[in-house]
Amino acid sequence: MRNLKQALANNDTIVGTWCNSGSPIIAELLASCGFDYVCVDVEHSAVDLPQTQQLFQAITAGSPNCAPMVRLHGVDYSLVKRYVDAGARGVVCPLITTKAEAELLVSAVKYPPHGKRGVGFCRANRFGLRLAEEFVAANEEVLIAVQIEHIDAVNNIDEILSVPGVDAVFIGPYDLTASMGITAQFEHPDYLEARDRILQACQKHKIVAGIHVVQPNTEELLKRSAEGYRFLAYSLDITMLMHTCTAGVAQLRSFLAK
Ligand SMILES: C[C@H](O)CC(=O)C(=O)O
Repeated sequence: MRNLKQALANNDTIVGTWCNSGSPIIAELLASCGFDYVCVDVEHSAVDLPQTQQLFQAITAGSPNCAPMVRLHGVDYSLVKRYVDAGARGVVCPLITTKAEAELLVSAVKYPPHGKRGVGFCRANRFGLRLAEEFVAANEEVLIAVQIEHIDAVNNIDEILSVPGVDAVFIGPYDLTASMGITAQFEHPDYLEARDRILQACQKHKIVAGIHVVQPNTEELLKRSAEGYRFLAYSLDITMLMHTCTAGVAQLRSFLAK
């Protein structure tokens, strides 16, 4: 199984994509494309926990070198552990704006002594067969990313990144710009300044910086990589499909109209 934290510790850049469709076939396909991870989005989709578990199975079937991740609904102690139990090797938690929220997230994901995750027989520990190994491995291997997507979070970034156990930041460009009153204006100087502040704080706290380039634009993603982001997200399944279909239909229609 791909160990994302190990890859990041080795100074590698990891690149993945997101799955919002809830389709196991799409999840398996994405995993077989060579991504380091596929992140199932349960915040902005109709995908629930049993589906997520099946999507994780599909991701691993697609490639054992692709790690299953989840973008959680939020910091809910009783729910977070169920997604990790289902097999998430990384979590992205939306809308973290305070140190207390980051602490709660870490305590929900990690077993004692670093957190308060309960021990249960589940898919992550092979239904109890690997319980002891997983108890140790999970604390080491499960990547914990806080999503920084509100200007309040940018203002509290030093406190948030001082929380032990936070491995990475993941910028949500749409929500961050929305919180600043400049929704989706990705060249706006205020957004660029906020991004700089986040990147500088990551460098100061030795936390990996990540970002989502939502449209399937490899040039844009490579620019972020050159700036120092090492946890990259290339688009999402529904957006890639929409992008390809609308472009194809437009091209066909323009020829057919001639
Ligand atoms: C596609 C994701 O929802 C990205 C995100 O969270 C954002 O705010 O941007």
